[in-house]
Order: sequence, then C-alpha cells, then structure tokens
Amino acid sequence: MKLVGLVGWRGMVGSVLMDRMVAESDFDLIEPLFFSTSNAGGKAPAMAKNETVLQDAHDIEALKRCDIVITAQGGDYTSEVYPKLRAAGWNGHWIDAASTLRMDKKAVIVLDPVNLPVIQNALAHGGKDWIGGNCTVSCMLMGVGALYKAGLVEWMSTQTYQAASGGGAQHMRELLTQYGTLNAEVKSLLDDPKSAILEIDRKVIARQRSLTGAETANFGVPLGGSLIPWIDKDLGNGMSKEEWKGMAETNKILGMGEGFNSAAIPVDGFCVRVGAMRCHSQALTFKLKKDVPLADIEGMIAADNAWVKVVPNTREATIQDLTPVAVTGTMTIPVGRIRKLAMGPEYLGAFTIGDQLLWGAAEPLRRMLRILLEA
Ligand SMILES: NC(=O)C1=CN([C@@H]2O[C@H](COP(=O)(O)OP(=O)(O)OC[C@H]3O[C@@H](n4cnc5c(N)ncnc54)[C@H](OP(=O)(O)O)[C@@H]3O)[C@@H](O)[C@H]2O)C=CC1
Ligand SMILES: N[C@@H](CC(=O)OP(=O)(O)O)C(=O)O
Repeated sequence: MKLVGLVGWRGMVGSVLMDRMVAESDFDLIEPLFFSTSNAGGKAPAMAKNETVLQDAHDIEALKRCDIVITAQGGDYTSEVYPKLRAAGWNGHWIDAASTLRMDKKAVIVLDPVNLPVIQNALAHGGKDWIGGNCTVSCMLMGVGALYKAGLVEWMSTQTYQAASGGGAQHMRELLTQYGTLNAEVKSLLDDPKSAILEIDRKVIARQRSLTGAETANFGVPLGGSLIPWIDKDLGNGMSKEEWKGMAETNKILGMGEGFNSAAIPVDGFCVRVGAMRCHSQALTFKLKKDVPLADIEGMIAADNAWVKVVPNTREATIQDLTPVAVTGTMTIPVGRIRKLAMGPEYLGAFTIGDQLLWGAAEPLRRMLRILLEA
C-alpha cells in the first residue's frame, strides 16, 4: 500500500477532505501518515492504521518516506516545505490545496471531471505536482465546463457572490458574530411589530459603521448586511488577484497554457464577498462562437458530469434549488437561469453555485489521490 502523508487534515479544508475520504473508503486503499505543525508526537486521528503518532510536518526526512503527500495546510507551508523536500531528492507526488504552485509550469491544476486528459498527459510525462484550483474557478467549470469542452466559448464574464468560508474559519465566525451584533442592536424594536422600519434601519447602519477592531479583524470592514467587492490582493492594475485567477486558471485547467497567451479564452469580471457561509455563487455571461439552441446548451451542460444539475429557469425552481442554502454540504453543482440575453443569440446567461469546500477545495484533491492510486 502507498504511504500517503496527510498535512493540514484538521483545518477547515482538511476536515472536509477527511470526511470525504472516509465516505469514499479511501483509507482502505492507503497507509496514512498524519503530520502536524503544532502537535508532533501527539496521537494521530482514528483513520490511522500502523502509523499512530503525529509526525512533524516540517521534518523533511519524515515527509520523504511518503509516496504521496496531500496537503491543505496553506500556502506558507507549501512555500517553506515543498522546495526543501524536492531539493532533498524526494520524487513523490505532491497534492496541494494552496495556490502557491498553481501556475508553476510543472504543476497541473486538477479538476478531473473537466481536465482528465490534461492530468493523464502530465502523468504520462512524469508529472508529480497536482494542485487544486481556485474554488470559484473549479465550481464554475464543474457547472459549465461542457461549453468550454465543446469549443463554444468566445469569452466569459463572471460576477461572483463568494462566501465567507473562502477567507477561512475565522471569517465565517466574524460574519456570524456581526449578524448577531446587528440583531442585538435592534432586537427590542424587531420584537415590537409597531416599531418603525426606518428607525431599525438607522440603528443597524449606525452599528455597522461603528463595528471596529476585533469585530472586523478578518474582513477589515463589516460584511454582515453588506458586501465587499474585492477579494484577495490588489494587483495594482485595477484587478483583484481573485479576478486574475478566473482567466489564468480556467485556461490552465483546460490545458491552454498559462492563461494569457493569444489562444487564451478571455474570462473577466468582478469577484464579490457576500454574507453567505460556504457556497460560492456566480452569474455568468457568455459570448458563444455561434448561435446554439437553448435546449442543446441545457442538454450539453446536464450531460457533462454526474454532479451538475440543470435547474429550470422558473422562479419556483430557482428559489428552491439555486441558492447557497440548497447547495451547502452537497456535491451538486446546479446551473440555472440559463437564457439567451438581449444582446443577441450568441449571448448566453447562466447562474451557478458550488460548495467551495467540496468541489472548490477538497474533492479535486481526493479524486487526484484516487487517480494516482489507480495509475
Ligand atoms: N478556506 C478555503 O476556502 C480554501 C483554502 N484553500 C487552501 O487551504 C489552506 C487551508 O485553509 P483552511 O482549511 O481554511 O485553514 P485552517 O486555518 O482551517 O487550517 C490550517 C491549519 O491550521 C492549524 N490550526 C490551528 N488552529 C486550529 C484549529 N483550532 N482548528 C483546526 N486547525 C487549526 C492546523 O494545522 P496543525 O494541525 O498542523 O496545527 C490546520 O491544518 C489555505 O491556506 C489555502 O491555501 C484552498 C481552497 C479554499
Ligand atoms: N480566494 C478564495 C479562497 C481561496 O482559498 O482561494 P485560493 O485557493 O485561490 O487561494 C476566496 O476567498 O473565496
């Protein structure tokens, strides 16, 4: 059995990964070796078999024992440990949730329902670095990858509605705490059906504007009852790094190079943080290369993979099935609001949602592990 090192397994992404690995009986196929950055020598979790002691995640010799390392520990860990491990001559497979290595020429961004041929080609050529994509990009391609595979997309514009979980566990806590704070501010007025709504509104905005310090430590500004139209670093050219990833990673996943060559498909738009918990939603506008009947488009999308689900473009189906509340904790990727836009028959609109901890982070890694075990 392959010795598989697991790093970052108790974090938020790592815990979702562990749950999925248990659900899919992946531990039956591997000898797991659990690592920790904070508790080396401690007891490994229940999934451990023969190796029941937590290893030091910075111990290169311990990592070198592994045939495969799968990490959701974060980018700083990858930046520090990966080069040392390779420099020490380790030739194993590195599967990583962090963005650090994504655009490295040797690395493949893994999303096998979309790019299995790219993965297989890299495997055949000795590829060893398998990196999970940006959550927004992965969830989008799980939904509408069919249109790209069919060569139909001239360009795509995205408007995202990204959940607090994308920032990490502390961001989710901060959002909920803010909601609680705002509710407490107007509780007595809410309890009184005769109170004036504009009085409630005035108190809420005053409290939102007075949120400071620990109350906004993670997002920097209030998110509860608001939104933040900037995610990740400022690239200095008017674009956020999250927006840059849309084009760069989409093209790389599809095997079209690093994303900004002349053959690349333009993908651009605005990435916005909203007060959802762990589902990223996005409104998509496509310019197709030709006019394709709507029924054909829906059929193509529905047939693309086992998880995508076309939601009829009706009010009732949309509000029931096309929301973060409906999708959270599920593997389903609904795609709805599919319709031709007023700009012309080649212009297509759609709306899609994905659990950013499942298809957006953990699941592509787990499936890459399976591909390696079955290779
Ligand atoms: N959050 C997201 O949406 C996405 C994240 N990623 C990547 O995954 C990385 C990890 O993200 P995420 O899982 O959110 O990070 P977490 O902060 O939840 O976990 C990272 C590590 O923090 C340590 N840790 C310290 N305190 C705790 C605690 N109380 N509970 C659990 N773990 C704790 C653990 O390391 P140890 O056990 O060694 O102490 C853990 O592995 C990110 O940095 C990013 O690179 C990728 C896609 C999406
Ligand atoms: N940036 C994403 C989360 C994330 O971790 O992305 P990446 O894996 O590209 O760093 C968000 O905030 O929603």
